[in-house]
Amino acid sequence: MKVLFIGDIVGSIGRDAVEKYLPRLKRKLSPDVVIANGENAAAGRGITSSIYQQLLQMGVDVITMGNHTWDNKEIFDFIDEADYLIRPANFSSEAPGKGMVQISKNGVTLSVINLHGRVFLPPHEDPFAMADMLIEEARQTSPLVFVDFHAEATSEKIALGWHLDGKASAVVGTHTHVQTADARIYPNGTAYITDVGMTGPYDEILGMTKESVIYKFQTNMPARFEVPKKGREVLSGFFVEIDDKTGKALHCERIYINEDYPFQG
Ligand SMILES: C=C(OP(=O)(O)O)C(=O)O
Ligand SMILES: [Mn+2]
Repeated sequence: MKVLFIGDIVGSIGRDAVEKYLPRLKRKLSPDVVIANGENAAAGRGITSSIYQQLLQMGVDVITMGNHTWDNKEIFDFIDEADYLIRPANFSSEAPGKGMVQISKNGVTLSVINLHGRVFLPPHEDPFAMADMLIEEARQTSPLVFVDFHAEATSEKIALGWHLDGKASAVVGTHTHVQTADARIYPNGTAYITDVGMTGPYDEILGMTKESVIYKFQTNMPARFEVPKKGREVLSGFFVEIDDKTGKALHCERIYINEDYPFQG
């Protein structure tokens, strides 16, 4: 099974980048499943029902979330009906929605799990224990398991990657919006990258207008962070090929498309 993961879609520029490049990436890589992190898809803060539907129509199969899950209150109206939207599984048991979904293509089933970090972030349930529990359940059906770990600290993400080596097919970090260069396959067959990076404005700061971010850093005065609607785009992704029988990763690679690194295909 081939899986394409698209990193944190930020605002309309991010959505437009998916619309522009996903068809070309599909032709080039022929992914069986496309997963995207959509926690910043609505102006940087959460996701709406129409954006969820738009991304599915563009060819995304599963949408994961993160710390902005509840920012756009519309999500409470549709999350329980959104079969292919998952939010971090280690949120409170009070949270609506689900943290894992299974998707089958050509007779092969992939479980997709979303988790949230705790270092420099709110004290959610233990993501390591939650991962173990969900993966044990998932592997009753199929050994193919893909984890999106939405977290800030490199150390926490690398630690979960090693913790899940041989248990998951792939563990990808999201949230920082900066792609790391450490795509690899661990000794027991788990593909890993510390952060897939962002899909959105290329010339801003983590997707937010750079003037307001720099003003905030310089003055520590209140500043409204906005996602611009115009500007050059970047698409960040991660592609992994998984053995249908063993669930082990066979190949993985980073994807990084913008004007400095134009799409090759
Ligand atoms: C980009 C970041 O956060 P978010 O998209 O969750 O606001 C971050 O804090 O690195
Ligand atoms: Mn985030």
